[in-house]
Amino acid sequence: MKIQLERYHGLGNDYLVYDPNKNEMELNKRNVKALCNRNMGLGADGILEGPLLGAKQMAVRIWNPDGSIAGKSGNGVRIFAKYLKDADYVQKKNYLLKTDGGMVEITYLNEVGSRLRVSMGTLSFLSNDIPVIGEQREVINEDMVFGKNLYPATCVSIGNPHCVIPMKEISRELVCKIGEYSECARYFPERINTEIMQVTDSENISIETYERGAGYTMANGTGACAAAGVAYKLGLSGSKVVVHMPGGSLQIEIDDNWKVYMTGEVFYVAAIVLGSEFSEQLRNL
Ligand SMILES: N[C@@H](CCC[C@H](N)C(=O)O)C(=O)O
Repeated sequence: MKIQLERYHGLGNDYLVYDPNKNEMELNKRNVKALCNRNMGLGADGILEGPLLGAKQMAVRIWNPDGSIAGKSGNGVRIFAKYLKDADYVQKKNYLLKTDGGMVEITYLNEVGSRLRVSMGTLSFLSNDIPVIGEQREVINEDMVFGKNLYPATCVSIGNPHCVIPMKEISRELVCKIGEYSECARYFPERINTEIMQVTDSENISIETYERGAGYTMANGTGACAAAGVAYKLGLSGSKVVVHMPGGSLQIEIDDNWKVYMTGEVFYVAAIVLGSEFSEQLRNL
């Protein structure tokens, strides 16, 4: 039986959708890594497996390209919601979608489902929720050493873990230099996503991101929520900001209870049918 995946991207953060209802191969750490390999596979920042049916709500499993499972992905859930519409799984304009990092609420803002608003869940700065080692506390502006340098880090969970570092200037080179050490630093038992953040004014911030299990990416939806939350918590911005990333921007709003709403676009790229030899290789992994 042929294996077919759909390629989408959200602001250059590219995902493959693998629908288990239409394909018989079971995904595992090894075949996910092989599919996401940019030289020897299709290449992607992750795989969205679903819809996983049966439960009350539809569910999606989010794979990182290193074969680990991520709790949540902001670009991932927008992309997956677009797929659910494209493949006629949903007709409603508004519904709940389950991720391993908690429930999100999807709202389509246009007919084709390419512009979406998502209620992403609630931000927590508590060390046990993120997690960060040490006594229970909010992890705000703590000195952390990544490589040989000290950084003021604020950490937060939105269903997946983030470490946000405010800076005067940000760049791809800098986030890669930090991310190489921060991702697996001893502070973070479940590893971490790293964002360096530049605040332009109370309504605009920019981030560069180094993702857990993926490395440098052009945009990160949960990273945008995390950075907006940190900027607001530290009094550097208001509760409603545009988060600018190399791949494009997202609008983020935070309510009085730290619930986060994300609005942005996604784009359908292609349906891909795998060659028989590559399919065979994957089945044997
Ligand atoms: N691209 C994402 C985040 C994906 C998950 C992340 N790598 C993790 O392991 O937590 C996004 O758009 O949020």
